[in-house]
Amino acid sequence: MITSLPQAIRKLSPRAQARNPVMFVVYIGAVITTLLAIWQPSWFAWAVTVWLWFTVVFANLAEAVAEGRGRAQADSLRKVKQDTTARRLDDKGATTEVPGSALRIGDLIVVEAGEVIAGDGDVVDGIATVDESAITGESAPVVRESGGDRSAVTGGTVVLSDRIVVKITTAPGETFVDRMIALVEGAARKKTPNEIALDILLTSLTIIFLLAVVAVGPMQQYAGQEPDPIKLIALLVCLIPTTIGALLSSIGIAGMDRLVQRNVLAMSGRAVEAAGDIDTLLMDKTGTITFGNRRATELLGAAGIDAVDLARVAYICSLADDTPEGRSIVELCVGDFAVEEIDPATLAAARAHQHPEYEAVPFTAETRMSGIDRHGREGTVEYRKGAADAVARWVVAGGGEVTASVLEQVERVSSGGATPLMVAVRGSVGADEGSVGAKTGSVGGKVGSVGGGGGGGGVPVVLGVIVLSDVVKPGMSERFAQLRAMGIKTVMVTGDNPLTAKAIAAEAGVDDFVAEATPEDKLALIRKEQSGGRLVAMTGDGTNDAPALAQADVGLAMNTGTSAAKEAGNMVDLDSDPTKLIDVVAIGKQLLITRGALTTFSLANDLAKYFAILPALFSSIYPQLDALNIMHLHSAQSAIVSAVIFNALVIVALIPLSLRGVRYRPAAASRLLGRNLMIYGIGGVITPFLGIWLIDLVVRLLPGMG
Ligand SMILES: Nc1ncnc2c1ncn2[C@@H]1O[C@H](COP(=O)(O)OP(=O)(O)OP(=O)(O)O)[C@@H](O)[C@H]1O
Ligand SMILES: [K+]
Ligand SMILES: [Mg+2]
Repeated sequence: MITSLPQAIRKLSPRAQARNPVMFVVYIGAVITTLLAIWQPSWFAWAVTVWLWFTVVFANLAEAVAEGRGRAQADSLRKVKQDTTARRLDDKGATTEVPGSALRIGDLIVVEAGEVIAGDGDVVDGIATVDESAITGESAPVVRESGGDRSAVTGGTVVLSDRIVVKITTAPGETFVDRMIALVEGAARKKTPNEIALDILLTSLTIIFLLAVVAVGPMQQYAGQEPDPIKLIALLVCLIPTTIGALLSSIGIAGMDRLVQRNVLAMSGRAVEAAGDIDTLLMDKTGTITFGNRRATELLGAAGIDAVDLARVAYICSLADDTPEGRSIVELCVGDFAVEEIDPATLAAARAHQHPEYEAVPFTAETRMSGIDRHGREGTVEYRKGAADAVARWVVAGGGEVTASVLEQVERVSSGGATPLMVAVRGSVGADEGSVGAKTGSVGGKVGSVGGGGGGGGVPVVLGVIVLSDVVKPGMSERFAQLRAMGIKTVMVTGDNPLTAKAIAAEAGVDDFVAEATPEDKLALIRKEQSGGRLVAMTGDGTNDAPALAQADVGLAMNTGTSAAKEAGNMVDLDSDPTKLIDVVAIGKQLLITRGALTTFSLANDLAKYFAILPALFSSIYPQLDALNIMHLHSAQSAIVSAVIFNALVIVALIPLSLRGVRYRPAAASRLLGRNLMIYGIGGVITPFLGIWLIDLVVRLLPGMG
């Protein structure tokens, strides 16, 4: 607190004060009593004046201490922000060195092992391990790769191995680290709707008390006593809700800060508050509940087709597929099934969508398929792989059929929690179609005989299933059980098939799941929940999760995800742990509870101050009022000074609580409310009686206290 004092004094400017109506009244009161004390000095006048200024400074101190906690962190982040040079890639493939600050959105930069990534962006080519410890504090390197949901990189982090091409997605000055700095410093802080509502309530109370105190003067005059403006100002300050007025902003800052300590960046205080009231949590599967490095592990040929034949087709399906899944299929086919690769020039051209023969059909979350259209001499052959239901629909639409044995394979793979990709081909794969054609000749023969297709078109044929495996992150079910105890329903929403979804849902211990969901479905599901008056949190990592993340009341994006997801959400978890929402919810609840508790305390305090000050003001006129002086305070002056001192000290005493927060344990909301009303309501009534009585014992020894 001592180190934050200079900052607290600096906040004494009228402009800074005017932002807080309750404390502004105290500030104006202090200015007036100062002038009065200079004009007609007395021990009493100066005692009140000095303590009014203390009150203002203590309120500033609360905010300064809260902000100070983020400042050290901001300093270390600034070191990450040092300007680095970048190697910008032009259309011809040449690189030029430019300062990081000259990078624009859309620029491509090359980063190799040992180099610092100069700006935020998405990996568009290559795979690398990256040291993100400067931002996350986690020393283990992370994998960042193009094509999938682990593509976002953050400026200031260091590439440890390999080479990546990064497409810049944010302008200099608006990067993730810039936003983090603004956030931890509290510079980006705006009042939340809840805070504004409470502010309005406090301001109304202040106005009511102001009118009441203004009315006291004439009442005294009527009774034949000259009103003392200093006493009236002291009365006003004691009655208005200074405690909560002083601590309100530090409670909010501390909440954000607690999230930062847990490696969660909340872009708005509103999201933190919403987290405290969440009813439903939606999560995607891959990369959120599972690790997300889904890899091809097995090939299951359909009846009459052996795995090697399937591998040749799976290879062609995937040669231009830049997703991690696609690359892992190529690796499996080449590594385990010795499929011969096509020549690098053809490969590069196909991937760049520039080869006349191999036309890439990229994966989309809508079609849930990908593949190649191969334009040969005998017409076009369509190679497809994808979610079993999507490919099956494609096959049936083309007049083909999906045999029961393939469906059985799909079911078996799914029930085990893995993802089956069905592989199918339409069109004749002749032996005379060049090198790859020759390799797939044997399959072609079967396709030809089964499908009977010659030339372009023909009937699609299913060749088998690729098994994609992924692993559920450890400890999920315990954490979801905790969420259940907090009264939050967890729902997994995935683009994967219902059987895989069911298996993973059971393993992870979520309450419910929705499978085969498109991005629109995810968005619609959130809207539906919200229309029922429920607050919804969503965690996700993919570009296909972005609309849902934006719509959710709390959108927690995984740091490993794509830039689109991180942009869309209102929180980012640097540890990419979806169960972090438990902490986020607890912090949100704690914030709301703390604010409620201190408001209760602040208002309950008033009662004791009435008993201290009103007799002091009127007992010389109405001696009967002395019966109210139940604390047996020494004199009118000492009673007033003691009340003002108590009013100021209680702010300081509560700063630690406002920063730490009232403890939150999962329990029914009504029980919590009842308990807190007891503690802070009754405590708020009793404490000032004791406090003022004790302070008066000392104050009565001061000069000028009658
Ligand atoms: N490269 C790919 N080529 C073809 N099909 C794919 C590819 N990647 C995924 N799929 C299929 O598309 C489905 C949907 O994938 P997507 O990544 O969009 O899922 P999602 O909606 O993000 O859900 P989750 O991340 O929870 O799995 C996958 O379950 C899989 O069957
Ligand atoms: K007060
Ligand atoms: Mg996903």
